Amino acid sequence: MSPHKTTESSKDAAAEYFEKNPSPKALNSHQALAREFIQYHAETSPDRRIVLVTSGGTTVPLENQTVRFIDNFSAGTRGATSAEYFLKQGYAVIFLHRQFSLLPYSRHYSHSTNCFLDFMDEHQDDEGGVVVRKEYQEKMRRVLEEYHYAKQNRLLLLLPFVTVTDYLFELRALATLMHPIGSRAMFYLAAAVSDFFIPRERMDEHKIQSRDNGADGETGGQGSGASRQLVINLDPVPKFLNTLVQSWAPKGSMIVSFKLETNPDLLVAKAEQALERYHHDVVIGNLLTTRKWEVVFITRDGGEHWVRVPKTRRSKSFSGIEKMIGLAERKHEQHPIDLEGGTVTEG
Ligand SMILES: CC(C)(COP(=O)(O)O)[C@@H](O)C(=O)NCCC(=O)N[C@@H](CSSC[C@H](N)C(=O)O)C(=O)O
Repeated sequence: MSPHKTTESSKDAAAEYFEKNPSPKALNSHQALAREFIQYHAETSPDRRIVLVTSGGTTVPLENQTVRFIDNFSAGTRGATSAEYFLKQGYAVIFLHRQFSLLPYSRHYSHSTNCFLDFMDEHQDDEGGVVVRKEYQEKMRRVLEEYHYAKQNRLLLLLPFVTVTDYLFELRALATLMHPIGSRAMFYLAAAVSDFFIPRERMDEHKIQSRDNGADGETGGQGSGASRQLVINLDPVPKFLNTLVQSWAPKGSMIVSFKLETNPDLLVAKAEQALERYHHDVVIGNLLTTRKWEVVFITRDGGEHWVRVPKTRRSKSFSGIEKMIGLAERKHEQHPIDLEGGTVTEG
């Protein structure tokens, strides 16, 4: 199919998707926050680059009054860690993230892996204060300092999504709001976006019953009460990346998407296919099992550059791959193609 035809058909599919699905309740307030955020930086630091980082997995509800949903894998580590790196590099960050997924800074002390309560003691003086244990104070101070700096300078805007429909409406709205930024805008699409969904007209209103007990209100009669199979019929989500590149995103903006695979034999080819299909700037390919210590950059000049964390640094605590991605990104941006193959050494 010729690119032109693909573009038209994916534009039509995207337009139809937005017509048939309701926009998220929070969209207007998010647009107001983003407009104000972009305006603030345009007035106070007109040269500052603004990056939209997407992070976390989107859901596909099975019922309109959602009890069950299909989720896409993502803890939000990639997006949250990369956002911290962008902030360190002087970007302003709009962080479009799955509700309750990891966030920049607080990810270091998330409720599940590194509960902050484990680093504190009640103070032994009569004030009954609480203190951070000595061995954790230095790191926590550094994180707190960066967090406060980002907040005080209004460099980080946190906007949550839940469903794939929320995500697509938000992405379109934010990309459009970023138009005045032009080539200072960047898109870093680390969110794990659903490829399939249930169209609204085919979605059950109420919780799907697990037994055929006639309780669906339609038949009224007594069902057999036997447990039943659930057959789900999903449609493909419109390929929005094309529409983002062709119309939503500001001309000259840098667009980086991630390609997630589990089969190493498919990764590079699928990432190359995405770049050929969508004509954006870079696809960063990663495998589910090795995503924390290796990624591959697929660039428009046909380059395939692996960025790997040295084996000695692959401990659980090392979160440097995103810093190395940022370094490689910067190198590629400033001097396209000079991403020498092999490991990018950490700066
Ligand atoms: C999700 C992870 C693996 C990070 O994991 P955590 O650190 O645990 O958060 C991220 O690195 C990633 O690959 N993100 C992208 C995953 C993804 O869904 N990519 C899509 C492309 S972007 S969605 C684009 C849409 N399908 C279209 O074609 O328009 C794909 O692989 O197909």
